[in-house]
Amino acid sequence: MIRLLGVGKRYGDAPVLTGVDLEVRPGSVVGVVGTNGSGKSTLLRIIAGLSRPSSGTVTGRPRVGYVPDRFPASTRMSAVAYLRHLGRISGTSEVDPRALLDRLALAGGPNAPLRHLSKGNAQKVGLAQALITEPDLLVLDEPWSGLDPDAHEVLGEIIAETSARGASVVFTEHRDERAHAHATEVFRLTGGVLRVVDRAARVVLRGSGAVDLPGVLATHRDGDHVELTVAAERTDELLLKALSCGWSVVRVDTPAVRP
Ligand SMILES: Nc1ncnc2c1ncn2[C@@H]1O[C@H](COP(=O)(O)OP(=O)(O)OP(=O)(O)O)[C@@H](O)[C@H]1O
Repeated sequence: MIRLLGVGKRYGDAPVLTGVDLEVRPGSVVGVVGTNGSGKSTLLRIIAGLSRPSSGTVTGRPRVGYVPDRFPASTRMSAVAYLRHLGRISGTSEVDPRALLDRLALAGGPNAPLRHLSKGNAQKVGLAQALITEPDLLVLDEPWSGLDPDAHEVLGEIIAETSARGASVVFTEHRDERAHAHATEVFRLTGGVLRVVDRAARVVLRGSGAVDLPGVLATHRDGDHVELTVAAERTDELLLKALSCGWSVVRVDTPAVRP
């Protein structure tokens, strides 16, 4: 559907992406995690066809629905009029914009002028404008940011439905746990390249208090023991932090290295 090979991007002399290889297959949901400034938005703009790579190739021309990290809702048009307009010009006006906005529970209703919307409500319209075109590839830049918990749930459903109809999703996210909850494949963008994050280690700790440790994908408590599923490449970081926070390490099971 879309394939990136050796994609690099520099702004002036500063390289942001140095050699990204990625194949997004139909029905897949790709999560990209990474620290601030690691280049996630840059990568998504290239995937969405809004920015050209400085090197490497991008093949495939899916119909893209793109939600930027901050949707610029600056028009005087109402949300519903704006979406109808987009549906008409993209030739996909069979999607009902009112139903979409109702599902996302847009505060102020579908007739609210876009430029009066709060950040979260503008994000909802941003999501709706990407869906109205029935994209083959949905590109979402930190889509959970700014949304209320009900909208979080709807967003999860929308991602699953998009994948179920054979389209693909690429999203960025800061929290590993959330990325793993929604993606079929998770990658970390680091040093300008993507690395697969699909292996998990199991760590059992003894102690009490909140588990505020890096790389945790899932937590299970049993008395004073807590069993953690941890992104394998972050196990050392987690153990160091756990010990410094007063936890005792009971057991560590690291995944077998695949050939
Ligand atoms: N148009 C631009 N011109 C110059 N530098 C840019 C431009 N866009 C992004 N950058 C720089 O590229 C780097 C990567 O930015 P990008 O927004 O892609 O990172 P990110 O991983 O999405 O960050 P965050 O998690 O904070 O959203 C940053 O150093 C940023 O300052």
